[in-house]
Amino acid sequence: MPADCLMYPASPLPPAELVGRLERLASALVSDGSGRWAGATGLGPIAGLKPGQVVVGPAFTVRTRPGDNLVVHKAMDIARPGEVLVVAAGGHTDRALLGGLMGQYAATKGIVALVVDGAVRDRSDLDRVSPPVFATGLTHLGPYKNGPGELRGPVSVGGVVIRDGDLLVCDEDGVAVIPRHRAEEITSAAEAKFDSEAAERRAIAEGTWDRSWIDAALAVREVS
Ligand SMILES: O=C([O-])CC(=O)C(=O)O
Ligand SMILES: [Mg+2]
Repeated sequence: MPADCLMYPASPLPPAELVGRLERLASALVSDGSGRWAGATGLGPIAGLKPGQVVVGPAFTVRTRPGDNLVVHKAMDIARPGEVLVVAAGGHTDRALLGGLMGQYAATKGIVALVVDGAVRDRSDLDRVSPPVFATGLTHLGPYKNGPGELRGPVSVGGVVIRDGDLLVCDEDGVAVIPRHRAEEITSAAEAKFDSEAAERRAIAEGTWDRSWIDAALAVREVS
């Protein structure tokens, strides 16, 4: 008997202009712009990310049984160009959920990144042919393909809830998540942080960076 797979409606795609603004930023700025707790922790770039590259796109959420990638295959078949495939698998790293073949296929579908709360394999192939991959680990052990799973429902990845259509900002520091309904507000705050950091960099170079707040916040007591 076929395995169960619930599928919720696809979310509207974000305006290209918003995606472009976020691509000029970084996951750390987005994190700061949303109160420093927007990140999916424990996921790092594993393959395919170029130095300095920032990948942005709306989440296509996938929930799968740990160690099984049947619904991940289904998601790749129906993903829309520009989406980031987000695979929630409970952070288990005992079996890889995708590898080089699936990475190559994802690239042909226009998927811009693969975010896996679990392990992947075929790292060198992924590096060559896949959109950037963010995951919690690597293992040579391959997945089962039995299901079940869920598509476009809410998922928990690295300690945060990600809903289908939320915006992900993925770079060398990891994966930041912007809830869809707060996209404009958080993007503007991240842009403001970009500008204030530029001013701070100038001050550092000129030797005028304000350090007074440290002694105001700290009582140093010398001991011998
Ligand atoms: O066998 C699988 O499903 C995963 C894999 O290694 C690949 O995509 O190359
Ligand atoms: Mg493989």
